[in-house]
Amino acid sequence: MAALLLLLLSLPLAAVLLYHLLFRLRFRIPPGPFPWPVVGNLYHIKPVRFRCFAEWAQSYGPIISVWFGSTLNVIVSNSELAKEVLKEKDGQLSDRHRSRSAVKLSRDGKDLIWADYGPHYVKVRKVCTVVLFSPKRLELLRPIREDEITTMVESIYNDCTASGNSGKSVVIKKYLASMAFHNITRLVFGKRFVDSDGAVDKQGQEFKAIAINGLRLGASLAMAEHIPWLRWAFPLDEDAFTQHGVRMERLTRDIMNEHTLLRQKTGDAKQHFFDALLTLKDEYDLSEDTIIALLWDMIAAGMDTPAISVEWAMAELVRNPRVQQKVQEELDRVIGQDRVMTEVDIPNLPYLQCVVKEALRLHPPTPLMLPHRANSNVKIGGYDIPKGSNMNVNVWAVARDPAVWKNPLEFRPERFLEEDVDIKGHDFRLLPFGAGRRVCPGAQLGLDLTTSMIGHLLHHFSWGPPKGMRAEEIDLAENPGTVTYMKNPVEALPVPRLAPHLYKRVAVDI
Ligand code: HEM
Repeated sequence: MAALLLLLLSLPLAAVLLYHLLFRLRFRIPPGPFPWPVVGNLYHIKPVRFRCFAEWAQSYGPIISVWFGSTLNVIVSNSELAKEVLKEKDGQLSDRHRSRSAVKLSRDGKDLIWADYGPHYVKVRKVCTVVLFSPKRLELLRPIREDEITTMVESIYNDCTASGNSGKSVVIKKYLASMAFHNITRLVFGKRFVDSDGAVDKQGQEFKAIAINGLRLGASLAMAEHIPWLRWAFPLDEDAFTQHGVRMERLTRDIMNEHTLLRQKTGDAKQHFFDALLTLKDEYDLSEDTIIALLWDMIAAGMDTPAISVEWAMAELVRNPRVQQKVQEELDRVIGQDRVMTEVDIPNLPYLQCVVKEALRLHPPTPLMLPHRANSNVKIGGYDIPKGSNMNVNVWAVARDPAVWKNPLEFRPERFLEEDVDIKGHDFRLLPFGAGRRVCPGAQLGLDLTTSMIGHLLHHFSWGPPKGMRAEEIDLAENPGTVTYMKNPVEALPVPRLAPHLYKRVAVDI
């Protein structure tokens, strides 16, 4: 009896081993740490994945295999391989892997982020490029960004000049998060979710709750996802996903009805994404499901990324007073001390632009980008990448590679004055926005926002470390996750440097 039981138990294990043996004989996959049956390398991976993969690349080379359960993930870590993945073999590597939660949250790829490369993707991507992120629309929406950035500056000023607060440091993230929330909701929905007291109103609170719940659901079951035949033991909480979908749809439809009523009353459409998509619904044959999914994609991908980039940049600027002072000298020379900056000034602020590039080089908010999936067998770096494998570019490691960057760990924006390096996907040494077919469609908006926020923060204030701390003690550790927040949000001491009347919000109602 015992022997029979043993035989029955060993059969699945033998099947797994045989499958792996045949797989290895058929494909010459990239090297990597030894994978255990069933779990693969899941238990070897350290929480901050891009650092762990970069360490492994030191031992196994710039292209490695990492098994998440039974799914093969290939990670490349140098600029030549990044170019092969994102340019030369882009056509075979532009699908997405959708976990069960991503299937639910994206209505099975009816959006942009989770859609495979195909007719639907091409259509919605065109809507993004031609309609949502056209230079004309970004310019028409500029006043919203400037309103929200000046609101942030006013709020920091009020806090640091309030009685009893002199010499007290602030947590920069608090102001950035508020700016990011109001900016994205106005850009996407055309609404500032505040009540008459200036607090976030009921709809805004519902919006925030949905965004947080989406993140929670997206992260759920992450481990079980990688071992398909074990999924029966970890069923999806279908009710939670259904409820989440209902809440998203209810909030979006309420706002949709408000827009329709307003358009009927005033006769004209506004510039924000919601009205733009509603106006072009028929021309581009967009279903309501797709419109709703696209709007929430923009929020998921575009709310925090610029704010995170600014937080990392500010941490580096507090650690590097020389660089901070040099930006301020440029701001004073170009803008002076009698007015506030606007995005129109950015082309005249080359050093500020270098600071943004340097911050995104050292601290890309999505260090492994989003994983791509192979739609057919493909060769990268001479190795086989079987159809269905996931492909990551470790843009964090590429941007710190001593083979292509001099003193890569040094925060030295001047490197970009010495050599003008493109940051939007044309130079494979610097890829914070990715490159190729799936390059970030919001890259220009992200850059405008990041540059403008840093410019305002440095023009209006000098930033030092909190009392009792030395600049070099500012902690640059990362939090684990697809999007890399600072582990310890940076605290700094702001000292106003302009006349008090320049700290007022520049409000617009569009
Ligand atoms: C500093 C700011 C930003 C950075 C560093 C950034 C970076 C990225 C990266 C690395 C990707 C993945 C590319 C790939 O899979 O190959 C991505 C995708 C995406 N980003 Fe951004 N992003 C930023 C801001 C924004 C903003 C402001 C928006 C919109 C409001 C946005 C919308 C998107 C969307 C919709 C995608 C999915 C594209 C696709 O799957 O085809 N991003 N972004």
